[in-house]
Amino acid sequence: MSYLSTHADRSLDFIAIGRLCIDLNANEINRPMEETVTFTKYVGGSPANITIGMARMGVKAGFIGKVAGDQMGRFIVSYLERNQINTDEIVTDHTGAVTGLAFTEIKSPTDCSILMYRDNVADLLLRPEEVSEAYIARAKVLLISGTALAQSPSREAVFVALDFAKKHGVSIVFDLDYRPYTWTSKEETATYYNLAAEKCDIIIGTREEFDMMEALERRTESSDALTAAKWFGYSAKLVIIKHGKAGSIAYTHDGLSHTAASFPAKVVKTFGAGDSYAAGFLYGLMQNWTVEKSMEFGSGAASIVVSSHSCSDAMPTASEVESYIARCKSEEMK
Ligand SMILES: Nc1ncnc2c1ncn2[C@@H]1O[C@H](COP(=O)(O)OP(=O)(O)O)[C@@H](O)[C@H]1O
Ligand SMILES: O=C(O)C[C@@H](O)[C@H](O)C(=O)COP(=O)(O)O
Repeated sequence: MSYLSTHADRSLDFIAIGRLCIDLNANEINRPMEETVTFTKYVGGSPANITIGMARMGVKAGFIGKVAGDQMGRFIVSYLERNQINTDEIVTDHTGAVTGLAFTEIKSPTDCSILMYRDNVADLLLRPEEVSEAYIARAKVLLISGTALAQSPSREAVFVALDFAKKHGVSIVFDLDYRPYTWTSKEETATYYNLAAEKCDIIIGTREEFDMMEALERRTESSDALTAAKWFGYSAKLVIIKHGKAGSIAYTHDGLSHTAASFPAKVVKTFGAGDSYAAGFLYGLMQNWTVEKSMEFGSGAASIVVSSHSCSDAMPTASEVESYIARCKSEEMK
């Protein structure tokens, strides 16, 4: 069973639409950000991180987004190009909008937080008419991420991209990517997340993100299985629920479920886990691996990235993930 379209005639394996921002990760770690003096700048934004991860694993990737007309915007585009990511559909804003900043605070390996500056960001100014149907028709897979639904016109641009993808048989992956500070109310968030999710073939999120989506339903009981069952009533073939260090569970529309444990990691920061997991998991599906093998691959990629200071820069190659998993398994057998 292939969970992603296998159109051989597509020139791009994967494109994402959404935010391109900058991560500023504290260099002085294991202390509050009030005590941090210096930061390291990386390209960031969950859909950008996932795309960088896919490209690093050898996937032909592209991106649809909008960057600020300044040094940060130019830094982002050149970084993507240096990572062999097609940037033909990345638009530059000229209204004075800025680049979103994500300051990562690392108080301890298990106590990290993100301070996000998201006012007047260029990524949320992507317009529906700036989404190219022909570009989307070139791809096998389109990834959308939830934060792009937070404001107009980005919100409408995503729904146009979803319609183009449906029209051209492009598989649609929804990485829920819920960032509360970008939204005004849980009701608004749940409404738009659900409308988008109805069109998606694969939905990936944490338990908390799915709980947010179900907030309007006033359910009497909630479980991963019930969450997944809801989406099989729409377009979904695969629903993955992530549980941090406890691993992940995937439900397929044939009624089966698959679990994956996390791998041991010398955790530097917990951020980056979800993006690298998604990159590894989707890479596995693109190789026509089983769901379980793909989940294991995503878990290996995540373990590498949480053991690193960055997210995008630390995205591993496919052989690095394979070697890491082999090493973990051999150590487990000792
Ligand atoms: N502390 C950790 N050590 C090793 N792997 C982890 C750790 N935290 C998360 N992971 C891996 O990353 C995956 C996604 O992490 P999770 O935190 O659930 O997503 P998100 O980063 O989107 O919140 C998990 O299913 C697990 O495989
Ligand atoms: O998505 C953002 O805007 C911030 C990311 O760039 C940052 O690396 C991050 O928080 C990734 O976290 P994850 O969702 O746990 O992978």
